[in-house]
Amino acid sequence: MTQPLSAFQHLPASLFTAAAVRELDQRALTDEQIPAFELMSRAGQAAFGCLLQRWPTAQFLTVLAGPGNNGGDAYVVAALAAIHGLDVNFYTLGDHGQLSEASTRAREMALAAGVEVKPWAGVLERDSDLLVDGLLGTGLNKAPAGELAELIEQINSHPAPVLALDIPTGLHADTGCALEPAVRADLTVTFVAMKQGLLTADGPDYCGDIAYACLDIRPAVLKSMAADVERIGYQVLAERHEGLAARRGNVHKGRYGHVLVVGGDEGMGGAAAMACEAAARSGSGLVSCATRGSHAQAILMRRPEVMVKPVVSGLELLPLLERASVLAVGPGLGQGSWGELLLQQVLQSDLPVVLDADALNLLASPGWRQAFGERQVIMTPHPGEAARLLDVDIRTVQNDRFAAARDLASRYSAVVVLKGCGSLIAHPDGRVALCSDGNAGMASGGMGDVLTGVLAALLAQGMDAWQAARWGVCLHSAAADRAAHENGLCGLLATDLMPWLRRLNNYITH
Ligand SMILES: NC(=O)C1=CN([C@@H]2O[C@H](COP(=O)(O)OP(=O)(O)OC[C@H]3O[C@@H](n4cnc5c(N)ncnc54)[C@H](O)[C@@H]3O)[C@@H](O)[C@H]2O)[C@@H](O)CC1
Ligand SMILES: Nc1ncnc2c1ncn2[C@@H]1O[C@H](COP(=O)(O)OP(=O)(O)O)[C@@H](O)[C@H]1O
Ligand SMILES: [K+]
Repeated sequence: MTQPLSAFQHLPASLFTAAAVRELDQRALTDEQIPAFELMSRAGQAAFGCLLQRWPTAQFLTVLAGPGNNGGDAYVVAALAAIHGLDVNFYTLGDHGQLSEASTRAREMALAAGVEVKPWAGVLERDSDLLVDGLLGTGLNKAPAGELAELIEQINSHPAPVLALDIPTGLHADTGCALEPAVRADLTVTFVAMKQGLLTADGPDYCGDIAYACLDIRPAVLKSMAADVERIGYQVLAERHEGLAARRGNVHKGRYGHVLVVGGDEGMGGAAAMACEAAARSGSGLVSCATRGSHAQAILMRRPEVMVKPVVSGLELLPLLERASVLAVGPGLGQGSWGELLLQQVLQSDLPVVLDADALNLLASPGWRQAFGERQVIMTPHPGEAARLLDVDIRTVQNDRFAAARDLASRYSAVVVLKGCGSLIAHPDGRVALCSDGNAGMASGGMGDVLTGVLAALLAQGMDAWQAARWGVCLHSAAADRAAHENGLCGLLATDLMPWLRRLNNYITH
């Protein structure tokens, strides 16, 4: 079963690019007077400690070392393993005649421990208990090719588990893109600081479990650099009470806002229905739905609390807009003239709004583009919608999700949630948060409609767009993790999240 991302909740909140981690290494060297070889030794020790803990019975190791400092870490691991009495096959790839000073010392350490260092000759023996990937780390600058690619293919088809040092070879530390072929690890021990690419896009699939080793660098040094990205999750935000404030006794429904869901063209009524139910379950005082008349009865049957208004034109929306406090526009809206007319009215209002699905597809069309200025706006594109909004292909979005999210937030002057594995939340001022909760069971129809309803309800209860997006994305992902916990990822339905949304929004975690 794919690892639910919430398994990463113990990891630090600060995420960095590879360049920032190099700068931190440098500060450890200059401010802390930790020599490069000392840092490398600590990296090797941390990794070997994790190895013993995770695979205590492993006896035959194959350790693979590239020509950079990642290879240096591998020499240290091999030396410690040999000293510990394990059998080590050690293979080098690339030119080890030009090693850095630290890696040269690590190599000497391995040789002194009796490790036999051999260039890889094209075959990986099948009898190893464990493979250690020290081929490339944060220095990866192109997709692996030639004998490196061949070795990676052999690692991935080998029956033994894989421990990756710092980052699996081939995974890009900044973007989380696997530059294929890339090593698929079972455990990645990452050093000094968390790289932002470990937790989004391909990152979680290629890293397996992640252990973080700060290498005893003082927290003051680590804090001396602003994080590029903040990792968030339900537990972190709940501990900081970033969710809803407790309700007072003497209140009435008007205090908690009125969400108007606009969507549900012919054949897509369920999308609007799910957004409505999610808004109601996330605490909106009132929920209305402007939709096609053909869906009214079905939505009422499912949720009689929702005020369903059949609309055939944008003008019929006007009185509804007057009564609403927040809009959720897009689920099942379609891209026909009905959806266009409704969206035009919505864009003329200045109510806080969540824009999703076909509202985003329409906004991407020529003549519709606009920046929202002061209005509280959350846009929730999946990578396909983001690609249309940016007028690029989906691969370009996924090749650098951080850049795409930042670009959209700045272009539209809106808070943007770029959905998918490791959802990103971008503020127009450049801040980005990454939600490390969520799971692959969420790749099923309707999940985004539920998120739209959640976010609208949080806006209706007084959060601003940035607060609502942070809490809402974590709430939605954690609800999916809870819902998937008992019966697994496959077959998870969007409506399965409803009871969990309510519980977790009320801080009931059991
Ligand atoms: N003080 C430090 O800098 C520390 C660094 N550490 C380790 O050092 C690593 C970074 O070391 P480096 O900067 O030497 O980088 P790497 O060890 O990742 O290797 C970079 C080398 O590989 C080559 N290369 C990159 N992509 C390639 C490709 N696709 N095919 C073939 N060759 C390729 C580069 O040209 C360069 O020569 C970290 O990931 C971490 O494992 C740790 O020892 C902790 C301390
Ligand atoms: N592999 C995944 N890991 C984590 N979250 C995911 C994954 N796939 C989808 N999700 C989440 O599920 C939701 C899907 O939204 P969307 O694609 O708009 O679905 P729909 O259009 O069917 O409603 C988003 O919140 C997204 O982040
Ligand atoms: K590696």
